[in-house]
Amino acid sequence: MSNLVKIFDTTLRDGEQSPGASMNLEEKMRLAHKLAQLGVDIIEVGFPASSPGDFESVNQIAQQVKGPVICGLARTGHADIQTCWEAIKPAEKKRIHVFIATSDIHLEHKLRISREQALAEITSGVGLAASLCDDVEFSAEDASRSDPDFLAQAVATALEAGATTINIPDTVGYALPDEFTERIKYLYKKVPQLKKATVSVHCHDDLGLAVANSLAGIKAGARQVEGCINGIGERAGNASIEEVVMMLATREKALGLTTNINRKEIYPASRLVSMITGVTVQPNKAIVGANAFAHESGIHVDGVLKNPLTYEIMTPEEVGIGQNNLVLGKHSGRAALKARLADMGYELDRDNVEKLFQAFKRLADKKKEVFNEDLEALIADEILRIPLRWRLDYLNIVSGTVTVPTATVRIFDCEELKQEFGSGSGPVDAVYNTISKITGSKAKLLRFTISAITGGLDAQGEVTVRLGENGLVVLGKSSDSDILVAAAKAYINGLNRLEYLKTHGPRLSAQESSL
Ligand SMILES: CC(=O)SCCNC(=O)CCNC(=O)[C@H](O)C(C)(C)COP(=O)(O)OP(=O)(O)OC[C@H]1O[C@@H](n2cnc3c(N)ncnc32)[C@H](O)[C@@H]1OP(=O)(O)O
Ligand SMILES: CC(C)C(=O)C(=O)O
Ligand SMILES: [Mg+2]
Repeated sequence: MSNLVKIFDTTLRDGEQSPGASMNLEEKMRLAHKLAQLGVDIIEVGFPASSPGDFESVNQIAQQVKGPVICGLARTGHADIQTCWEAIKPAEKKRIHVFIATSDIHLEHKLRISREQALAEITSGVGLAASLCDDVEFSAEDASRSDPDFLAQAVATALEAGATTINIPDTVGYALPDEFTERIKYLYKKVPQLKKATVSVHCHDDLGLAVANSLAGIKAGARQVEGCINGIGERAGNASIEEVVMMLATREKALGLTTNINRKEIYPASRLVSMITGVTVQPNKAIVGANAFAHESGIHVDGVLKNPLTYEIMTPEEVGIGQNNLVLGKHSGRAALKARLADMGYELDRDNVEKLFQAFKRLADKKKEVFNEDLEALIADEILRIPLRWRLDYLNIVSGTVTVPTATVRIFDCEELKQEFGSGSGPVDAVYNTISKITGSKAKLLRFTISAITGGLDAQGEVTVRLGENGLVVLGKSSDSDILVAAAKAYINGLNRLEYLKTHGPRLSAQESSL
C-alpha cells in the first residue's frame, strides 16, 4: 500500500457550508490558487447544480487553476451530474464526486427511498459519471451510521459502476476512532475489489474527533483525507487539513506516511481563509492559532531558550509562520514591501502592489511597525474587495457616559459626496444609522464581531458584519487601527456587497445568494 496520503481540500464546498462563510467568485478563485500553491491533491470547488453562481465559480476555477484535480459535487440525479461535468470540463485534471446517503435514518426520513432504490441510484449516478469522466468519487453519506453490510453493498455497487475513489464520511461526527478503523477494515474484508480503489475519509468534528477519526481511517488503509483549512465546514466543521498534515509530518517515523503538501504555505492559507470567510481562528487552535507557538510560563520559556525541542514538537517556520527580521514601517519602500509579500506567499501584479503600497504608507503613518497580519488585512481591504459604490470619506463621532452618541459621516456615492448626521444607542449604532440614512439602505445588521488582529497598543481591529436584506445575506469586513473607522468601513463594505449582489447575483456563491 502506498505511503502517500492524498489531501482532498473541501474548504470551497463543505467549508463554505459553514454559516456565514460564503465567498464570491473572486474570493474563491484567490483561495483556489492558494490551495494549489499549498499542494493539495484535489480541490472540491463547489456543487455546480446548486446555483448558477456555484456553476460559474467551479467553471472559472476549472479553467484557471492548474495543478490539483478539480472536483465538483453532485447528487445521484442525472441533471446534477451533467451540470457538474459541464462545470469541471475545462480542467486539466477533473473529478466528479457523486454522493447519496446510505444510513436508514437518511433513507427513510430524508430521501424517502428503500435500500434497493438507493443501490439503483448509485448504479445510475456513478455509471453516468464514469461514462463522462475517468476519475469518479463516490461518497456514502452518513456511512458511520449505516448498516455495515448495506454500506458494503453500496460500496461494491459504486465500484461496479465505475467509481475510482470510495469515500467513507462520518457526516455527523458520530464515530469513535476504534469503531471507524473497524468499519473500514470490515469494508476491505467484505469488498475485496476495494483494494483497487482509493479509500477516502471525510470526518466532521461534532465530538471533536474529526482528526482522530481521519487518522483511524488512515490506519485502516485510507489514502485520501478530506478536510478544510482551519477546520471550517458544516456545523462544528471538518477535519482540519493543517492538523492532519502536521500530524503525518511530525509523527512520520511512527506512521511512515507522507503528503504532497508544501507546509510553508499552511499559515498563509489559514490566514487567507480566515480573512475571506470572516471566520476567525481561535488563539489556542493547533498549528495556526496565535498561541500555537507562544510560550509565557517561566519554566517553559527557560526550556525553550535552552533548546526549543523541550516544548516545541515542530517549528513555526515549518508551517510558514515567518521569523522575519526586516521591519516594515513608514520608512520602507516598495522593494521591502514586495519582499515581505513574497515571503508571505503573495505574488501580486504591479497594479496591485502599487495599490497596496499606497494603503501601506497610509497605515505606516499611523503605526510604528506594520506586521504581516496588517498586510493581510490590507490585502483583504484593497485587493479582494469588490467594485465599490460607496466609500468612506470622513467620520466624526461624539460619545461618552453623559452624551447621546452621535456621528457625522461623509461618504462618496460613486463620485458624489454626501454627508449626514445621526445618533444611536452607542457609537457604532450612531455610525450605522447615519450610513443607512446616506445610502438609503434597509439592510439589517445580523452579526457584528470585532477582534484585534495584531498585538500591542497600536493593534489593528478587524470588524466583520453580517447584513441581510430581502433574503440576501452578505459579509462585510474591514480593519483599521481605529475600531470605529473599521466598523464604519466594514458596514460600507457589506452594503457594497449587497449592491453588487443585486446587480451581479449569479456571480456570487450559492449560499450568499440563497440565504
Ligand atoms: C452532507 C453534505 O454536505 S451534502 C451537501 C450539502 N450542501 C448543500 O445542500 C448546499 C447546496 N444545496 C442547495 O443549493 C439546494 O439544496 C439544492 C439546489 C441542491 C436543492 O434544492 P431543492 O431542489 O430546493 O431541494 P432541497 O434543498 O429542499 O432538498 C434536497 C433534495 O435533494 C434530495 N437529495 C439529497 N441528497 C441527495 C442525493 N445524494 N442524491 C439525490 N437526491 C438527494 C433530497 O431528498 C431532497 O429531495 P426532495 O426535494 O425530492 O425532497
Ligand atoms: C457530501 C459528503 C461527502 C459530505 O460532505 C458529508 O458526508 O459530510
Ligand atoms: Mg461533509
